[in-house]
Amino acid sequence: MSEMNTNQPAALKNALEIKNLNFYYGSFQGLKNINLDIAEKHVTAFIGPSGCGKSTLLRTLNRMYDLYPGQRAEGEINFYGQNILDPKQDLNLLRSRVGMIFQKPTPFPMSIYDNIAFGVKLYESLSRAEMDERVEWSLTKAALWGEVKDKLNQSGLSLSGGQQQRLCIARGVAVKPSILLLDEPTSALDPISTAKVEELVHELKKDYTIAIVTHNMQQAARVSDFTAYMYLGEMVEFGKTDELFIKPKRKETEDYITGRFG
Ligand SMILES: Nc1ncnc2c1ncn2[C@@H]1O[C@H](COP(=O)(O)OP(=O)(O)OP(=O)(O)O)[C@@H](O)[C@H]1O
Repeated sequence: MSEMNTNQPAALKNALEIKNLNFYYGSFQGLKNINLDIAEKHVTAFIGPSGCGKSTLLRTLNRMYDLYPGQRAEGEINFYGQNILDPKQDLNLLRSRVGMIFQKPTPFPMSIYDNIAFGVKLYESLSRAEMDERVEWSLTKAALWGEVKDKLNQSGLSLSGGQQQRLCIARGVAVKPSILLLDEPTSALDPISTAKVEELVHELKKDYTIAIVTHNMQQAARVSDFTAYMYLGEMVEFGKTDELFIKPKRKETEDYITGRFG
């Protein structure tokens, strides 16, 4: 199952190159020999049935798993040539470069303004005017500025679910990372908010490299340039989204995307 179908034009630059990646939850192996390149300023989607390892793979990309004892990764994840699995990797620096947005919107219990400013202050010391500018910039990037500009002092928790998720995206963007990891970012949202977040992903890829986990195959087809189909911890097929959906190379992929899986 480890055959690779990258088909990437030579001109693409890779932000991440994953080589022989294995991941363990204690004695359970969650990822099996994953090899995958993630192209800069493109969207790469991870799809596959529940439990196949999509979130596990995403969480290795900023070493989120490091917070949990017993979880470990082996292999290489080269981020512009530097292996982030190196024990000497500075994790704060890594997480400022590789931001993550979760399935459930998780604003901090503080004002909309401070939701953004909090993360920025961890990495930069800005004047009040510069911070104001950064808050407006990131909320504009997240297509939320118009809706919140007159209530920046209100709690982030007072926003609707879809607005909260865009606030979380603004928070992620505000520290100017190079990569954004989105773990099923729309699964808790209504169709209108989902469409907004999808549009946003499309906009954000002009400046950011994006990896997105989604259960929704139409969403993967709509928003991504490359798609990886995973099953039981393995990378079954990886390729350009159009090709993978129109003409998958492997029968397992075809069965999954045509709904014949299981
Ligand atoms: N903390 C954990 N401890 C032990 N096993 C885990 C843990 N988290 C996930 N797993 C196992 O690792 C495998 C991959 O899980 P993962 O959450 O990455 O799958 P997924 O493809 O994202 O699934 P879903 O679509 O349901 O979110 C599963 O078999 C899961 O049971």
